Amino acid sequence: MAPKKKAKSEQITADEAVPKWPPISPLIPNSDLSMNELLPGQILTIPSLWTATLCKSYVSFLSRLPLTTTPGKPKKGDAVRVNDRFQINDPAFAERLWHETALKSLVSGELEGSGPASDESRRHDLWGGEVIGLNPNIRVYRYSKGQFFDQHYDDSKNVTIPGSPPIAARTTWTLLLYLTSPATGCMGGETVFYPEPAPSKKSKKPPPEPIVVELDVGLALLHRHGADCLLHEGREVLDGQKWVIRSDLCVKR
Ligand SMILES: O=C(O)CCC(=O)C(=O)O
Ligand SMILES: [Fe+2]
Repeated sequence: MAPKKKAKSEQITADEAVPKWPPISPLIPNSDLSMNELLPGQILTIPSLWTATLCKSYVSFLSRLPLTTTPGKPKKGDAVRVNDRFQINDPAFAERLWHETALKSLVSGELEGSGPASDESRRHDLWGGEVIGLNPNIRVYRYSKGQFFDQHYDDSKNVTIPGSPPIAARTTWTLLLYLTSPATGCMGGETVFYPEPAPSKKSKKPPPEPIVVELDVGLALLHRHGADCLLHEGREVLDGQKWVIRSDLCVKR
């Protein structure tokens, strides 16, 4: 279980110099996509949310952004994260990522492939409230050989989705969109989750096996965060480059 922390608030307005993101195309038709449950209520995947062509054009675009290398020494309580990163508050891009891909339809249970979100009675519990979109705080990570993200928990944050009126929201799930994989020469870099052992002290069962999510071009990974976040890490990249776009699912607060 993640350590208890007070929800932190994030900046709400769009940053001035937002990137001129390329079009989010080509995409596979929404009806051909599905959301799979890797660990019930905790880890979900959507293979091919983005096509390989789209991922490739984004990697070349993102390579021209001013990424900064994280300092070796993290702030107190933060995980060691060794990668290059670009972060921007861009509500318009978050909105496009939500509406122009199958994300909104899958999360809202509108598609045949919506998996665990198909069940209306389950949806509220699954997402931790009424989902309204993605966190405008967009993060881009590039991990080169030797870089990694050490074991940590992701916090839930309070955010405000701009609009009229603005909507007070809270993040409940992390979204990671992988743009590279072994198919593009990136080895290692898997995201690994460590499920907790059963609470009973008498249990003689061995601890649950870690869940390893292999990189896959265009795959979106969603995992529950905040108080019920699983301990997880981004394994060291052994060769090539790992590129990830990160945001979060937001519910009404
Ligand atoms: O890059 C990864 O595989 C993990 C990233 C992550 O854990 C995070 O952004 O909080
Ligand atoms: Fe994380």
